[in-house]
Amino acid sequence: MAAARASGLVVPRPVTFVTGNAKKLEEVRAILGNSIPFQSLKLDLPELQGEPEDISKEKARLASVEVNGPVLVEDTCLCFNALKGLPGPYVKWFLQKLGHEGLNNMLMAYEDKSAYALCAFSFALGPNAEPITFLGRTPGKIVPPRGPNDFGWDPIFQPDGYGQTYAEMPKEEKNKISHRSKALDLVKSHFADAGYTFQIDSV
Ligand SMILES: O=c1nc[nH]c2c1ncn2[C@H]1C[C@H](O)[C@@H](COP(=O)(O)OP(=O)(O)OP(=O)(O)O)O1
Ligand SMILES: [Mg+2]
Repeated sequence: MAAARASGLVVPRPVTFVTGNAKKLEEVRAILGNSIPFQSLKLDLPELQGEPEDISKEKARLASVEVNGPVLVEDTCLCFNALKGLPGPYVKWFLQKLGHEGLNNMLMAYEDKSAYALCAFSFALGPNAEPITFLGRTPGKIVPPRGPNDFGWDPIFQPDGYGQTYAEMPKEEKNKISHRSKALDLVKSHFADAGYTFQIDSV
């Protein structure tokens, strides 16, 4: 009996992961391994204001025009429950201006320190294709900074069920439970179901 097989779509270009953030790229490489071959492009894309999913989709549209081929992008949010999800997609600017201490202080007036990290990956097959979005979410709480300060708000985010902050955890541990790895699991499933074949650029 024939097994159900996805009709494989052959795409004449490789997938490009577009980000201006070297640390994100490092994690995406570690999480994907050889499961989805991709190349990367360092580009700081302009970002819309609004819901994480819409920001991510718009990044994919802009990236696919730049690359003129299939692209993967992501937008990451850090959402405080006491602040109804803020700073959310704007955490980059809050972190830049206020630092870890300022982010802690924003919750000083609230007993509820719970938060979640959210990753919205978007994949577009090309400039004329509608992007598809994959969300990954890890719940936790905001704590005074602990651990190495080499990636964003990692030192102040302690995932639920763990005694360590993201920054204190070994990388492999973070990559097993992170918002990013959960979203990438969905990306991988989608690629497997669609049966894409991406051809590398010929010179
Ligand atoms: O796992 C993470 N652990 C700690 N911090 C993180 C993580 N992932 C993103 N971040 C930081 C980077 C930036 O300050 C903000 C997200 O903003 P976001 O626009 O998605 O990132 P970005 O502008 O650095 O790179 P991109 O060019 O892909 O938009 O949170
Ligand atoms: Mg950004």
